[in-house]
Amino acid sequence: MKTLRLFFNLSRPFWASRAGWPGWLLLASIFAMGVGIVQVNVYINAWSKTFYDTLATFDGSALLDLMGSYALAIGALILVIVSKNWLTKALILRWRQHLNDHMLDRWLGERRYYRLGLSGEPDHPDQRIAEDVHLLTDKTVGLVVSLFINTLQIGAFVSILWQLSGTQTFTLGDYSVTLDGYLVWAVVIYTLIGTLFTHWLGHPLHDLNYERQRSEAAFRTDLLRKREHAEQIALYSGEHAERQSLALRFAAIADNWRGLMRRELKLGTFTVGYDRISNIVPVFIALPAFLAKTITLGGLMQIRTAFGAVHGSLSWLIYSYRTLMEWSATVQRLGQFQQAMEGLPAVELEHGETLNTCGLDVLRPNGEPLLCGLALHAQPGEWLRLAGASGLGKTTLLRTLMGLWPHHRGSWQLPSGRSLLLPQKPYLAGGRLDELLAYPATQTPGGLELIGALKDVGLDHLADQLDRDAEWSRELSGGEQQRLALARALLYRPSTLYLDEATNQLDEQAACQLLERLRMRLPDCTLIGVSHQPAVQRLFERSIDLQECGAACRPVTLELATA
Ligand SMILES: Nc1ncnc2c1ncn2[C@@H]1O[C@H](COP(=O)(O)OP(=O)(O)OP(=O)(O)O)[C@@H](O)[C@H]1O
Repeated sequence: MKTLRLFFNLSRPFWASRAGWPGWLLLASIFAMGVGIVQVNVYINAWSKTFYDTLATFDGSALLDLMGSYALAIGALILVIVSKNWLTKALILRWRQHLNDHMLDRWLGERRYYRLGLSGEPDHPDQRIAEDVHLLTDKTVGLVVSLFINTLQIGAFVSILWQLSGTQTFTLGDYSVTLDGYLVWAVVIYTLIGTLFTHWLGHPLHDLNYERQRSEAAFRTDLLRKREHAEQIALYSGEHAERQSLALRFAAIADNWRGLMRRELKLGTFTVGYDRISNIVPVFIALPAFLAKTITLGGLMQIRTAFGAVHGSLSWLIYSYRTLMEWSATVQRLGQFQQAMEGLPAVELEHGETLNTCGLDVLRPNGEPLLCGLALHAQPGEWLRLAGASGLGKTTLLRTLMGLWPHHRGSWQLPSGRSLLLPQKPYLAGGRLDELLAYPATQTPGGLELIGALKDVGLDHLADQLDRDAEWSRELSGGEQQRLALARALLYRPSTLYLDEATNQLDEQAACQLLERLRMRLPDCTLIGVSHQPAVQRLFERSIDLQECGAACRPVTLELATA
């Protein structure tokens, strides 16, 4: 029930929207192909009776005609199956595209990608978006289409099987029972027993599949992290420690795989045997009627195919069990992700003339207070420095003002317009230098503006490399990266700029020159900064020591223990 509820929540955005109409159309066409497949199967079933009866009469020319009509039927079957598969793939792509967009909009909207990470849940959003969205759409469409065709097939072949069964009387000692459609009852009971056994043997597959997706994602993320921090690892010569952590991650995958193997062995032993026996069971059941000469060889063969068709369709659950377990694990992972995103409260930042905080408390994630009753005020264009001991909460306060840190009480107001925070280590994705400079704007400014910004921050030597695609975070020194981040601020022109030790890799003289240039280029920008560089500190018009103003909830002193 819970899985179905999660599934409906995940499906609604596509199937209940205007974008879903082409999807419904595709689904209807796939169902129409399904009807075609069942009709050809019914035809082949009737054909098999005629064929085997003609075989018994050794009528060569009639057999040749029958083979011709069989070839036509198979040709039609190929056509409808291929069209159904093509339409199915088109539907999967359409739904996946929509769900992918929906998930990305949600995840990137209101900075959920960051805020979700703060609460530590749910794990591996990358895997949920990249893989689970694909699995969900692919498996759902596959299961729904096969369920539809199998249901049709049951409807078509049950009536054939019922007619073929006729009325039979069974005697057991003194008792005798007369049954209509005994073959139908036999196939229902036979399949029901098979289904119950399958569920009993296979239900642990749900948890194993959930864990498989999680452990595979953990291994992949760990590998990616090594690549991202390759230089730091190389500097530490940390290969052995890294190898060990990867070995542990892979051991979890192998453990889970062994669990899956054991479970699938049990399930497979049953389903493979059950599948094989099912081919011959209808012949055994109808044998007394054949021996009593109440049915012909053709009739026996027709019973076998009709019984096989009804049994095959009724066994949909048995043969789809593994897929269903993978599907339910996928629904659970994606559904949890969607719920977690929807559960985050909306971020509404208040904007006004000036920057003000009123009785603002900043808390740790566990609710413990970090800064209490903070009352800050900054005029438009004012430069305000936040001071205080390391670990006091300066960075966390900046995150709070930006609307990133959810653990706070009280209110604040920001100057209207855009805000930008430059941390110590700028984010430089790989790509063209001009796009990197324009970040976070998506429109790249003209070449002259970009070159002007590069000159302002002393990166003139990069002016002829604007269109070069490279791993800039590896090529540029720490100081150059900080210069590039300041160039970004010049181009982005925020009305509030937060600098969190954003020049600490530059010498003080260069840092001061750059900040002076920033003040000249962005005279109306309110700047809230944290810096441990004395020369830089002097550039600020006002400093607030968070400890001295009584905002620190508890004094922070980090002392080295005496030897
Ligand atoms: N994501 C987080 N989860 C839990 N605790 C956190 C998180 N981020 C920061 N903290 C804690 O909040 C406290 C304040 O950290 P913060 O980085 O704001 O200090 P700071 O004053 O900027 O220090 P520094 O001057 O050394 O950069 C620290 O004890 C830190 O461990």
